[in-house]
Amino acid sequence: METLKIIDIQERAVPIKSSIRNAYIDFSKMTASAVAIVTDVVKDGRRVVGYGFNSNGRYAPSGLLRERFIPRLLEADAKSIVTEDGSNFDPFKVWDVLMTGEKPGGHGERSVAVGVLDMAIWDAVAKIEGKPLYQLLADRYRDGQADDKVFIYAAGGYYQPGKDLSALQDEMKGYLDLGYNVVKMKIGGDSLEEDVRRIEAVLKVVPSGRSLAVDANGRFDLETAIAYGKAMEQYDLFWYEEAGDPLDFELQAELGRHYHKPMATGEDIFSMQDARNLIRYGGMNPERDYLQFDCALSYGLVEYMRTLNMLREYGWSSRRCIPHGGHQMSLNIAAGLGLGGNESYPGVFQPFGGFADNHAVVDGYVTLPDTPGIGFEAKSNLITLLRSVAE
Ligand SMILES: O=C([O-])CC(=O)C(=O)O
Ligand SMILES: [Mg+2]
Repeated sequence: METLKIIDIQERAVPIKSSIRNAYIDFSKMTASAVAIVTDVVKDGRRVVGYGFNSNGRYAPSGLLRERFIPRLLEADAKSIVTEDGSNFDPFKVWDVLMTGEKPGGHGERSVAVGVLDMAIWDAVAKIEGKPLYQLLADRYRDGQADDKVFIYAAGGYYQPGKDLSALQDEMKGYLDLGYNVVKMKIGGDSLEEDVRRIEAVLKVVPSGRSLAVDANGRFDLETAIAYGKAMEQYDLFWYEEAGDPLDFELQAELGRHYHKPMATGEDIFSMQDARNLIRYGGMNPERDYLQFDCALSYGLVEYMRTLNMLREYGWSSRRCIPHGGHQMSLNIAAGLGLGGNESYPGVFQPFGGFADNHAVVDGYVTLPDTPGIGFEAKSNLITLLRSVAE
């Protein structure tokens, strides 16, 4: 059999800018890298192209991709990146090629560049097998048993010019009308008093505190994190997210001694090693808390599987993972590997946010299409953009 080959890789930085603001940044200049890995495989009369992109929050890593990671993959010997029998690409071998010459630690934003290419490789691998990625993952790692639906929550509630309490309430009511049971809003971008007013306004329009998560985007020092925790404990919220700096594990652990309700963090932790430090030193509770590692920012699914293995060793269930990023890649991982759910951005970060067309949210859950690959072809605004990158 002829060894299958990558014949081209294209990258483009795409704007996903908007007027929204969290406690740390505004999104007026936000971009994402979209990549297309063009293979020499033809399936059903169409060339197999794998697509990938990074989640919001980190800018397009175009320089890293163009100067280091794409050339490394294009220069690799074809046999070094395929399975034993040569019938498909091997994402683990691709990962080793990408990371050749890279020292451990630091991580920086190379983890984003690798995450983008890893997504595109998994898309191609599942297309070549002719299966949706969630089914491929379930077949390989879970005796074929994929979840038939995934819990998702609606993330929004940003600070925005001219947005008053009633606009915030209308936004949240809109998410409930779309079929979501849990919504998320930003905190930490205003005073504690004003944020309490915002939270109480939202609590008037959602069924209970368990229907609302809040996200501080790492803004608080310990004292402020505890003050917010004390003010919010009575609401019994779904979770209190990223209170302090994502790498300040002692802050997280100390906060857990004052705030006794569910907490979440991990979207800005970019490697298995850093995730392990959170688990070792962050005082997170495996019965109560949630982990939000996002493969598209943190070396891809190959690394995410290492993180899931690490979690198992430390007594954490994969069901405690609800990734950040609101993209179809993590949705496939959630269904295929049995995570607890996934983020969703019904209103922001288009066209990357959101899932397949014609798969409405029902009672807080969404189903996945049976399109081969990650399912981008079933999301019309996204596939239009991705195809334009390949051309
Ligand atoms: O505002 C952001 O950077 C996005 C975010 O934290 C989230 O979706 O949890
Ligand atoms: Mg967040």
